[in-house]
Amino acid sequence: MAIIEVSGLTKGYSGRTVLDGVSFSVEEGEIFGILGPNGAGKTTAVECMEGLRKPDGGTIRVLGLDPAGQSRELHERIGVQLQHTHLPENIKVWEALDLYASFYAEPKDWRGLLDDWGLAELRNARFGKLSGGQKQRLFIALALVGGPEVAFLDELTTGLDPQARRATWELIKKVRASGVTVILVSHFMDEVEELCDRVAVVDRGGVVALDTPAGLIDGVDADHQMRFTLMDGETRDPAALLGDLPGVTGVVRDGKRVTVTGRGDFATAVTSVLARELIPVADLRIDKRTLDDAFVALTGRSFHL
Ligand SMILES: Nc1ncnc2c1ncn2[C@@H]1O[C@H](COP(=O)(O)OP(=O)(O)OP(=O)(O)O)[C@@H](O)[C@H]1O
Repeated sequence: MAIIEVSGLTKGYSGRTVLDGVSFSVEEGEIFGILGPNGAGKTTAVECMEGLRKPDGGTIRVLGLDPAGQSRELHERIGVQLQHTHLPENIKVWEALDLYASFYAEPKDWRGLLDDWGLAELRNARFGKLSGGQKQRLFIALALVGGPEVAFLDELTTGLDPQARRATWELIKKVRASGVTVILVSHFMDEVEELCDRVAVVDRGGVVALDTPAGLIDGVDADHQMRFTLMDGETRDPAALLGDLPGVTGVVRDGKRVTVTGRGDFATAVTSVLARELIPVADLRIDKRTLDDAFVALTGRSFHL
């Protein structure tokens, strides 16, 4: 069942169009990723869904509610991740949770959230003294204190070290496992690949692709590469042996190193010929396509701007 429906969303600032007909729907219980280059309008789209910005055109329904006209009802049912700047440095962890609980008519008991998110020992710690990972745990707990059905998490792991990022990923999975639908805005391909059930790629004002991470990667129309090293004294020509196999588009030998490019299941054909011809090879590697490749193929530019 669609829990969020966005149709023909348009939004601009000072006459400059940022979103120009964005449409997608989010199913209940999924982690839905929104991916796009800097300035693509991801935050604008999310803030329209949260009722924090008013769209210029199009329709949005979140849990059946119109965020622009029914924001009060909506805020009781969604969780929005705070940005760092929104908490005073000297507020204590428990005080922040108590304060945010007071914004809801029927909040969760925040004492339980302290345990759930590993914050029990930090309950009296001041926000400014928390590590990056601890702050993120608190932000997730704050987003959940109202017992939301949908949680919006925007750039949650930016600025965290790799270990804290991975720990945060586990928390996001835990949020979904608790039955909350998650909208995740992220800059990180590995994060989106690991966490998201489906991803909308936003670029130049619109959704340029919407699929599972694997579906986006499979959709990339590009060659794979397979590399291996021949044994000393191997004189047979790999191009002659492998060049005509189904799917193979190129074979290049550079000394003992061989690179075979191809599409589809060409690697199976190559490895069977190497086995049949009794050609031992070392360091056999097939380059995996990534979401990065898909992003470049879809938007025409690299994600790491
Ligand atoms: N309140 C505002 N007034 C004017 N322009 C704005 C405003 N908010 C955002 N913009 C502009 O709209 C464009 C989209 O911004 P938005 O923050 O939605 O993009 P984003 O995809 O979330 O970007 P990032 O990945 O950098 O966070 C940007 O060019 C930004 O400068």
